[in-house]
Amino acid sequence: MALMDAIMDLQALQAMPVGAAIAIGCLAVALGGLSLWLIRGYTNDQQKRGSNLPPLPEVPGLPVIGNLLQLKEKKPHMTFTKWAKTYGPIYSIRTGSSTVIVLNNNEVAKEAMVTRFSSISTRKLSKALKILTYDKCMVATSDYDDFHKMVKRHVLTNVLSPNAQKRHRCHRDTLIANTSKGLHVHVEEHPLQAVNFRNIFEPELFGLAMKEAVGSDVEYVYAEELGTSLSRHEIFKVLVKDPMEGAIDVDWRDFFPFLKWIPNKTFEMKIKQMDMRRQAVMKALIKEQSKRLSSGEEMNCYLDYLLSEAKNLSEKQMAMLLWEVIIETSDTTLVTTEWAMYELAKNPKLQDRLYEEIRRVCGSDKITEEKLCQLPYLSAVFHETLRKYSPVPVIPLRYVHEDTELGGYYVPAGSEIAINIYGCNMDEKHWENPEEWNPERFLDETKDHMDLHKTMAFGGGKRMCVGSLQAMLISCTAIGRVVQEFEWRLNDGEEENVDIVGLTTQKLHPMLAILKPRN
Ligand code: HEM
Repeated sequence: MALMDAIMDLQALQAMPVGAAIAIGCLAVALGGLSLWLIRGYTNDQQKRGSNLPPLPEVPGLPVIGNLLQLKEKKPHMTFTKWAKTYGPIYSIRTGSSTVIVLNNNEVAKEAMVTRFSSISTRKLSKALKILTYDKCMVATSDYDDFHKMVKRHVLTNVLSPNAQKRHRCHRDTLIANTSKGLHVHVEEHPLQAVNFRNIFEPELFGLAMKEAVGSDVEYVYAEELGTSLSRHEIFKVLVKDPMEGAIDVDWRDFFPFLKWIPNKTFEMKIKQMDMRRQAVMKALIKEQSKRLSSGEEMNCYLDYLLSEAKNLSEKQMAMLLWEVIIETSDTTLVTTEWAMYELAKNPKLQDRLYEEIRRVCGSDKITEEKLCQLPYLSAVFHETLRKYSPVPVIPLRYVHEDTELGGYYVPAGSEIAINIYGCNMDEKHWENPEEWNPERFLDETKDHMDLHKTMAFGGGKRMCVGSLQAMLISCTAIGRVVQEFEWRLNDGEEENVDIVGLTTQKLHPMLAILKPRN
């Protein structure tokens, strides 16, 4: 997801040193011919090796830079979806010297994620992501190898499997109770003022992430390597905000590996600084929390589990795995819940329908996770939000390591694959009026409404999201509880604020809504 967003960041191209720009300018002219020759070569090669398969449709681009300029907006998923209308559900583009094959409907996406997975199971990371993931040292960014299988088992056993989620239930209940309390305090103190839902929900999600990962929601930590203490807010910035921004930073050399001899010090310094600060804070947290654990304090957390069950991991690997839980818990669930509340506040009739369902099932009791299976409309709200806003719009690039085929086309080894989940979820052949937010489309009585495979939002196959259960439990209970307790109406002018920003589809401007407590 990061690299494809990063592709758009032509700021990086603009921020290029003058000497490098001139060098590239000259090279561009010189390589123009070479590039055309290479494209022709690639097409011929494709036809030669996969002689009985047609060549992939190509989106026309410029010599050398290929389609980079056409992707300058930071929303590649939308450009990809637009191109699918002309070039079909599968086509190839060029980002500098790489060929990327873009998949835009469920059939080809599933083929890549399931049927042809064994040929497409490695990751292609940008320079920024290589540094920030400590070279694929995370469940989500590792290749499908023994390390991946081991660390996935760890995170499932202690944090994300249904049993592990039962053990972390008390933290989710606290999150929901505190979110509700925060909204009540706001309404009592400023009844006429719009509430910024994100300001209340985001710190609660981060608190839950910290409890799951290191055992408690730390208020501050002394980071020896930085020579300073950091408040909770600063810890959040170093562990979540900064890396989320860094992940979409682009080094122009990602697109032109043959120019890697040209230095790009500003970029490298920035990302390395980010990594250094994150490692320093993780190290400090691990030290502090390990002391509490060894003094006999009971903490059901991933750190405790890794210290006793994963002794073969280095200190840095352990820090990365703990950090992974923190960053993954803190972002996508917020994105989904905030967009759901935006749509409900915008559509009073649909909000009323949800409220009536909750009232019928829960009566005057507060909604709990046990009730979710009796609330099909709430589930439909969750799935429709995932469909329309696809929090991970493009799956992190995969790499084709042996010749294969997709959608009836020959796909040579060395290609990169971008699975455009947003495109799949906006496919007019699959979804009627896809631009419309309409939970009713998921209310088919004959289908299991807890089924998490309804949209492509969590990916599919062997790399499907392992955090989907946690995301669903938190997001659905939070939406249910805040609708049960308040009537939501969008603040004036808010309807137009639909821009997104970042690696995931985070709302650019936090949602502002006026709340009226229900009886
Ligand atoms: C609405 C919320 C979420 C969405 C939409 C989402 C989406 C995704 C997607 C699309 C993938 C597949 C990537 C691929 O195929 O390469 C993925 C993988 C993953 N997600 Fe999520 N995710 C969400 C929440 C979470 C949470 C809360 C966690 C953990 C706390 C999490 C942990 C992971 C991990 C570890 C993987 C990698 C699985 C693997 O590679 O085997 N996700 N997620």
